Amino acid sequence: MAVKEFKAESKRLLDMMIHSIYTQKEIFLRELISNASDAIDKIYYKALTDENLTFDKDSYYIKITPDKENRTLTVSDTGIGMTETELEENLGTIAQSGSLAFKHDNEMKDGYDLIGQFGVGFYSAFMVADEITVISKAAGSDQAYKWQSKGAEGYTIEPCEKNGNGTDIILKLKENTEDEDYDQYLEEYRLRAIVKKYSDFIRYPIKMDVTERRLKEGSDDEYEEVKEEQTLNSMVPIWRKNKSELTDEDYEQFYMEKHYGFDKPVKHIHIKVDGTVRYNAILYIPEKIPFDYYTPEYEKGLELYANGVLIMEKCPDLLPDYFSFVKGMVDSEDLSLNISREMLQHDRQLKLIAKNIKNKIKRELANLLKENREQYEAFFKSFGRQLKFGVYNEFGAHKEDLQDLLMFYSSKEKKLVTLDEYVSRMPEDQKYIYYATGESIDRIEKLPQTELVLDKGYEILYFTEDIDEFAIKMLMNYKEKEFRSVSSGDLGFETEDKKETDAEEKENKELFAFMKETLDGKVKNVRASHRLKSHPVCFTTDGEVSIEMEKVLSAMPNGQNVKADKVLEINIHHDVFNALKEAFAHDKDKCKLYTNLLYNQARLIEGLEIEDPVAFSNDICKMMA
Ligand SMILES: Nc1ncnc2c1ncn2[C@@H]1O[C@H](COP(=O)(O)OP(=O)(O)OP(=O)(O)O)[C@@H](O)[C@H]1O
Repeated sequence: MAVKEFKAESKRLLDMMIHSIYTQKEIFLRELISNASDAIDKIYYKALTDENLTFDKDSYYIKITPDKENRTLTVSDTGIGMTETELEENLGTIAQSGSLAFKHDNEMKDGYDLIGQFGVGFYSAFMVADEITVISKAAGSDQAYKWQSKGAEGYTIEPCEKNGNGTDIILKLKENTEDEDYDQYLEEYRLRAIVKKYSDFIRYPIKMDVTERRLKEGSDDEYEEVKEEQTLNSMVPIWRKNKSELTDEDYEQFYMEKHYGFDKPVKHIHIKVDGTVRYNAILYIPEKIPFDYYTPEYEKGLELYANGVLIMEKCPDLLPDYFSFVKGMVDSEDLSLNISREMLQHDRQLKLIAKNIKNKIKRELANLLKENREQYEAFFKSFGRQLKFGVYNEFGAHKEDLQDLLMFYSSKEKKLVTLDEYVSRMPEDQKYIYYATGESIDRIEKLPQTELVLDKGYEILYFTEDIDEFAIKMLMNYKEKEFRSVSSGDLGFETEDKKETDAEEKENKELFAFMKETLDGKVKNVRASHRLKSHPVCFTTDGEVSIEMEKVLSAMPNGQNVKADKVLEINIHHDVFNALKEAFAHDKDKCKLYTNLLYNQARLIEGLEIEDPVAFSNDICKMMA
């Protein structure tokens, strides 16, 4: 059976291409500049093998010329140019890429890869232009040709005059509409911004005549406008340079120029990988939190370049959420771009790069912690919270990666310590890693529950952030040592007066039962405390939910009504206990009053609200009167 060829409705195809591939019109300039750069690269490659050609770098450049009067924008290059046939083949056939063919025909040197590959970028200019004229003279040819098209209707080619080799692409810009301002592509500042954004690292100079206002010579108040040719792009991508050539200042300068942040980064990481996937990256660990960092508006991601051309301003897939503070860029020749270059086709390479980057950041942070504690702490104060979220999120999937980067305030050292430091100095008889939660270090220090653990000589980690306890619950243990709250029912050691406390509890069983009944479901239990030394009363909790967690959960929008199982602990060595016993024996109402007062005291100590402040204040008055 005869195989029939597919037919394409080329007008419709072109129309679809122009209107549906790109989300941003401004990228037309990126595409034309990339073509111009490819055209110069081709001369460079030809010169490597053709003795008649020399490549004198200074004569190769790209020039952008806006002409407001005629509403034209011209992108010229001094590259290889196109013959009549090439104009016909490359610009007359959609998806015909002369650059891709060139790549196949010539052995390309690594790192100097041509940009074009799909054979469609040129047509993006029809997004902003009604008519495109291409005047081109191929290297080694005496005759120039003019290709002209108004889009879907077709094109014409005729001989014309042109000085020197290369190509001029002249766009007759569309008239402005209500929704679109095409005049912007005639404004110098706008053109400069687009070049900087996408094409800053094109290897050849991109020039433009820029108007500057200057003092007239000999005058000190009269100004004049002067046109001066300027190079708009930086050309040499810092990431392609050798690390040994670069100073800290160079990296900091790049950070500033790229507007990654306004602070001075704590650290830069320069990665050059030439393995299964080839890429260069420069990453920064900022010192200060961007103002919107902990808001939903903050977008994580790294700039993604393919061959020095910007593809994506913030590629989120390159960074895990817990390293979302990292800034910087990645440049790779190996990305599978889709034809708009706005997305990646499939992400095997990207996944590999992301994994590499994640491991590198982790290692570098660990090094910083080891080598420059002060700087690490400054970083951790800003972004430690994000690392803790990382431990907690995705059901703890990343906890192994992050646990050694965590720090908490230590009761012993009076500064931030790592879990490893804590565990390595644990006395042999210490079973658990102890922590106490509260709003501030000050407040935790005054918590009655910490007394006993501190008395034992054990170190306590202070958890002052909402996320701390949630993260630790996800971590469960560190180096086989379980975490244990100082408020937990079982602290993992026997107290000296345990016998006495147990005996008292037995003896006063009815008193405790009475108190529990008085509190009417507000506490799960009332018991004699093993842990209180000087304070009369405190809360501890049975079960998984701590009081701090209850606070966090109830403060959430559409507040979750999760309650901690509170236990009211009474210090049997405190005078208050005698007063309670006395009241229980002779005046039950008084015993109720004392119970309510003690319960509310425990709430205050924990930073919980008094449920009924009026009743509380009446109770105090009753006691005084
Ligand atoms: N300024 C130029 N100088 C010389 N040749 C050019 C120029 N602009 C375009 N061409 C030729 O026209 C072809 C088609 O260009 P087009 O931009 O449509 O696609 P491409 O650059 O090959 O691929 P991509 O769609 O990936 O950008 C190019 O491959 C190149 O051969």
